[in-house]
Amino acid sequence: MAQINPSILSADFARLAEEAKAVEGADWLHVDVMDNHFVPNLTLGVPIVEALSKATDTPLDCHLMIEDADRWAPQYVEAGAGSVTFHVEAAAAPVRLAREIRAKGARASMALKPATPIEPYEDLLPELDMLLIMTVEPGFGGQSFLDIMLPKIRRTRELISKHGLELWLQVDGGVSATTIERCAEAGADVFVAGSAVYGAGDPAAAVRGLRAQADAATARASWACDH
Ligand SMILES: O=C(CO)[C@@H](O)[C@H](O)COP(=O)(O)O
Ligand SMILES: [Fe+2]
Repeated sequence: MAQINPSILSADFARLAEEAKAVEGADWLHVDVMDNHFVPNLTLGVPIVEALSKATDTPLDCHLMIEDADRWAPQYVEAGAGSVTFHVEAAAAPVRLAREIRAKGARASMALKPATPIEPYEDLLPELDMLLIMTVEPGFGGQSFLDIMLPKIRRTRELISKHGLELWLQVDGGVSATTIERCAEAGADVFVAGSAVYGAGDPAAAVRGLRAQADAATARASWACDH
């Protein structure tokens, strides 16, 4: 079944605990950490992740858009994240970092910006629990989906199948009712949605609607047949 991860970036930051509870029923809560260096925006850090992990039963999917990921990512596991995504562009030693995240008890995930190809990282895939393909330039919510990323999603799904991996394939950026089916058909199975969830009148219903669309599209997709 498709997983839907609402992005708290599109929520009201003055009411984070309530906004987290508004999407209980979602698979994970996506938490965008930005440092104003790796991306031109600043959001939140370890203390807020720690507070959020106590405020909701939904596991936290922390997306770190920060420099020096090797140094900081392990602290997000300690703060209570169930999954920690670092950007390969910001990690000096991605294999060592993925192993450290797993050893500390979280799922290890690696993200690729739109201009970063998947092919150089094929041999790293067994070290990961999830790969995140950015479908916007990281930094802000509410941007338009880059459909030029669909071939990369397809190629990554082929690599996952070729190696027989259990790796989850996440997409993040501009995922909505109009784009989620294309992502699912291309091979994504974890979908981050910020504005499409928190911009809806009923965020929990938006999660259910997106999941139903993704499941229907996956059922039509050829990649899912050999699953
Ligand atoms: O990581 C990011 C942006 O850098 C995302 O997680 C956004 O928060 C997604 O927001 P929408 O594009 O779905 O509004
Ligand atoms: Fe994100």
